Amino acid sequence: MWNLTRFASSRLSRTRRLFCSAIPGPCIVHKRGTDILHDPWFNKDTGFPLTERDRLGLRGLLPPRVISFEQQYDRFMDSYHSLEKNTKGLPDSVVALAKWRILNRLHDRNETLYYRVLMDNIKDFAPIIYTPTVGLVCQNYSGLFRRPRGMYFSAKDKGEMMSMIYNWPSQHVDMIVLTDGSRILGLGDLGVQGIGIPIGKLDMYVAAAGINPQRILPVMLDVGTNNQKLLEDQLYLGLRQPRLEGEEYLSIVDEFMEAVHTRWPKAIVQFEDFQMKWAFETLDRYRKRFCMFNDDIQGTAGVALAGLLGSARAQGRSLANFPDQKIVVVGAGSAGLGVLSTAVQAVVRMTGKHETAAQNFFLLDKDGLVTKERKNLNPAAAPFAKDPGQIVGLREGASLLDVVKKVKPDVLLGLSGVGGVFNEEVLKALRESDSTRPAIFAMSNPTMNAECTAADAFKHAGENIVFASGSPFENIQLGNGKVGYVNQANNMYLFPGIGLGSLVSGARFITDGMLQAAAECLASYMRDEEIQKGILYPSISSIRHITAEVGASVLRAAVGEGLAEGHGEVGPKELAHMSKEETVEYVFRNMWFPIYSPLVHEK
Ligand SMILES: NC(=O)C1=CN([C@@H]2O[C@H](COP(=O)(O)OP(=O)(O)OC[C@H]3O[C@@H](n4cnc5c(N)ncnc54)[C@H](O)[C@@H]3O)[C@@H](O)[C@H]2O)C=CC1
Ligand SMILES: CC(=O)C(=O)O
Ligand SMILES: [Mg+2]
Repeated sequence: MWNLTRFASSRLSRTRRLFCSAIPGPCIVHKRGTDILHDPWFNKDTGFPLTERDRLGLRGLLPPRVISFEQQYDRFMDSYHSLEKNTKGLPDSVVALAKWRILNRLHDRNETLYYRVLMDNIKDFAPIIYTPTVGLVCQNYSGLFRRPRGMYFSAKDKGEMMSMIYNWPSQHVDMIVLTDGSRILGLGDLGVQGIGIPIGKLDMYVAAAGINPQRILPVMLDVGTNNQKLLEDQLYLGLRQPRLEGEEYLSIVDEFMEAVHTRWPKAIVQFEDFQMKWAFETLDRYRKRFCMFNDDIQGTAGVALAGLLGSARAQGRSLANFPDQKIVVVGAGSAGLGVLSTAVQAVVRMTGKHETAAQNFFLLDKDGLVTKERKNLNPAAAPFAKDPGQIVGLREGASLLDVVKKVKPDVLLGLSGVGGVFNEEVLKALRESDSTRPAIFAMSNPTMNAECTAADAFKHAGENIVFASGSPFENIQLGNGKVGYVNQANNMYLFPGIGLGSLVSGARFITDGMLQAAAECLASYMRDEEIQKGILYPSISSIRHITAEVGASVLRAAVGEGLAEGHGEVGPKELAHMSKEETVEYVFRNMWFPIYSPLVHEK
């Protein structure tokens, strides 16, 4: 069922070959002179060749010397390294924000250069533009604000959204990431300041999936905030009113979705960091009407499932043993429930049995073990609630420590948003696990919200564990040359491929089958040698490659389900006739690559 055939070991060199063959086509621009210099989509700074300066009315507006793209790149990296040197010893948050600022300034000025440095240095820069620093940026957004990015629709815009959507300057939009700021990472309700998350996610879309940055749109739906501190902050940039609820709330989201669909019927909308009740409700409401998905529920689930299958392999077990794995999930929110639903579906596919599929899964929330005795049991958590009669020695609301001691799980997976909840006692209790190689997934973001650090996990739970976290940690040196590998179990390994595959297939909807294909692709990506070392996910440095593979799997699933309507000049029949290899090449061909294109002025 799970195809574990590996791709050729030359996967990176093949990726490079495909990129290098990209010859930049001309880019039509409707502006001239300083308007171009002030537009980060087209600006090349000192990189404009003289002939182009003449054509575009730029002569005299720039110093005479033309600097090559490579020289500009090196100059930026030199400045970045100087900043690193000059900020040594300062508090982590100060250094992180300084790094974010220098990248953000480049982003505001010259997107081609920005995305090239981001792509080439993704391992170093992802922690700045994405988790963990993006969390700090959101927390401080109103103070850091200099220029707007993306669009802001507020409760005050009701009735206006259909016309507002035409204020966006791009004719074409492929990918939208939308938040209402109600649950930003594990930081809670940050209101309008949550816009940093769609911006960071879309940066990953450009870097990993090669979505053209002129075709992305980060969106904040500001329906108020219940964060008292923000409401009292004179500098807060969002609506200073409590969040809309019920039908009032839904009518705002409905209006936005209709407006988007009217202007860009093919745009894909990724819902991000919505509080649980709206995450599930909006997914249910829109998934059969629009091409959309919820990253926290669906993207996270696929990445977690790939990791869970990987940890079964890391114990030397065959995947057929996956249903026997005892998995404790801490956090019954949108992410935790998404993971459990997907894991149960995988068990059902493997065993064909529905009734017993959840028997080895244990769910805890802030009130402890979730059982059928739970008062006001959330219906979405009900399928995972234990029957107290069946779990000897464990009662409703049992503590995490008691659950770990009794269950002796193979996997402890955290999506609680609570930093340090896998404390020393809990980690030590995991030493008694029935597994030969217990796995710990501390998936909450940003770093301070991780359920435990990598160092504590290896120290207290033992050197033999497999470890993954949502935000990055360094590998742990265990002594005697042994390394405790740290994986980043983050939905960034899937959402770019889900979006890209849906886009280039022209899928009408994003189905469970397409999401399953994405997860299976990621699960089968790693070689046994890597898995044996405890490496469950590819290096982030190869994220474009894995994203192309995931995108191609999603595309093939869309074709298989008869949902692919084609993209650009490639119709559904051509997609259906492509071999597996051809779909990957097709996906690569559709990726944007940051390179200066000749600009041609058109009135
Ligand atoms: N690594 C990744 O790719 C992803 C990570 N996340 C992270 O997961 C976390 C949760 O996200 P959501 O599920 O959307 O949030 P949520 O707010 O919907 O759910 C949080 C859950 O944790 C439970 N909880 C709170 N305190 C707890 C405690 N002390 N012990 C046990 N459970 C506790 C709550 O009862 C609730 O069920 C966030 O920190 C987020 O950053 C979310 C999506 C993807
Ligand atoms: C990674 C992500 O989507 C989150 O922490 O919410
Ligand atoms: Mg999220």
